[in-house]
Amino acid sequence: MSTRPIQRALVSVYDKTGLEDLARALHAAGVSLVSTGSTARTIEAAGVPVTPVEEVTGFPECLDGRVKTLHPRVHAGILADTRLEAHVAQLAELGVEPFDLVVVNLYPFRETVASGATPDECVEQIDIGGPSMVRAAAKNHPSVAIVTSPDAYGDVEAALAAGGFTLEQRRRLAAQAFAHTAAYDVAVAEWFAAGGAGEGSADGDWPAFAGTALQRQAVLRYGENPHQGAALYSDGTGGLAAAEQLHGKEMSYNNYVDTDAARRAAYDHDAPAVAIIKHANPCGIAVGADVAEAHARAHACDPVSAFGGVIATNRPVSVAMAEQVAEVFTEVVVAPDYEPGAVEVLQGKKNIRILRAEGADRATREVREISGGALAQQRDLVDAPGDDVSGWTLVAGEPADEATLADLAFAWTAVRAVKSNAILLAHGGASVGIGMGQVNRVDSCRLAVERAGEDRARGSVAASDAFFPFADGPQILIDAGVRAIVQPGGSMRDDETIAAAQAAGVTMYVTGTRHFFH
Ligand SMILES: NC(=O)c1ncn([C@@H]2O[C@H](COP(=O)(O)O)[C@@H](O)[C@H]2O)c1NC=O
Repeated sequence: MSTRPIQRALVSVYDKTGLEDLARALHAAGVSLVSTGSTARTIEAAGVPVTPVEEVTGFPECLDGRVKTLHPRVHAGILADTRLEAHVAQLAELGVEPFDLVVVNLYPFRETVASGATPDECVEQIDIGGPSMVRAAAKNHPSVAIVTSPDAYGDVEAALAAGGFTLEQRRRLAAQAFAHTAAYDVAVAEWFAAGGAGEGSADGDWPAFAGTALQRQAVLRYGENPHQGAALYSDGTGGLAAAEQLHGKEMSYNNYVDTDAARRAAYDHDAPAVAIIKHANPCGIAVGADVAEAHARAHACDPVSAFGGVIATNRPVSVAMAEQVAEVFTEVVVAPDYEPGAVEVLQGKKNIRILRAEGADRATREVREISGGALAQQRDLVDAPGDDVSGWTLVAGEPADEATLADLAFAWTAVRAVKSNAILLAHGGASVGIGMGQVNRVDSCRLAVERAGEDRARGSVAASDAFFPFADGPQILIDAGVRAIVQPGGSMRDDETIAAAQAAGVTMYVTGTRHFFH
């Protein structure tokens, strides 16, 4: 595809990274430069000739920089469609020279807000002239190339060597430019809607406008099923979407869903913890003195289901843990890091995907799409009221001893990661039987007991993510030999449930908080 030569460039950048080299490269290629205030000064200091924008507009930069490039002599030069004779003729009549390249990056609005600046300071960092030039150049991509990030300066140099950008390249740059200004406007609009400027329409945590600016990270081979297309997007805040893959086949859609669930489960615990996930549900969660111990105990919960599982830990993977994992067919391992030698051990398994992803996701808001819109809620963080054992109420049996209380606390934390209706049996800081995703609680109790087996159910403790509507569920746990139960309480028939525990001499605590997870 043919290139369009670059003869004249408009450069106006807040972030001056790489500016001097870019200016030198443009000058060396015979490009004449027009530039704003401090951008022009930086270019000049680098020894490159530059025309101040005031010389083009015949108007001084004014109002503390609020007006610099907002002038027809600038915008006509950007917006003229040089494919049209009429536009070229009008420019000549008006004495306006066209631009072939616009290099702009915007005032750091998001960073200014994050710095805790005053509303006035934030407002001052809303770039007006910059987005106008970016949008104009992007619209006129048949004639103009638009560059919005120092990351793309290498592409400019390559284009100079090639005689200019091709139309396809200018189209791609235009798409990036519109994505850039769209994300910028989302940040500004959200800030206003949240009351950042001092008189927004915020209603508690819920601003009147919520925007999302997502960048595609990857096109995935397929979605939940092979006939569904799929892609991965990132909102730029890190987390799993920004994980570094150290080894293995491409991540699939289901791998991401399960890995997200695994991270949620592992990071709920303070001690070294491992969660093994299948189909977004845990088949083992455990804490330990180290990750190897936690993994061995999580795996022991349900070795049959752990085959082909996704494993997350909240600490770096040790060589000892890696050796254990390598013995079992595993789809994904995700961790904040890997101790020396651990990746090498895991790499021995050709198909395992090894991910390094920064720590816990501490976003306080989560959004789920529904038909025609979205639901937003505060995240169910592990420090909800009722998560601390000191707030629990003993409603049946003897007060738990220290070890039993620790097991109950572990079970109560771990059950949050299990899809409702959730019942989790635990012993010694490890799940031993999990009943998940059933449409009634009694079936979840049955499943948890069955998965644990007679020996492990006896003497274990149980957590229920929500109250027992009837005494039938807890009775199954009691009959299986569960010695203590923690549940939110609050059912109309709490007295029947409590009476069942009381009659069996089983300790029961209520937390007052439930942890549904759908
Ligand atoms: N008002 C204007 O006409 C205007 N024109 C360009 N800017 C911005 O001014 C910045 C560069 O200014 P300087 O070259 O003075 O550092 C860029 O981030 C650019 O987006 C403007 N500033 C804000 O709106």
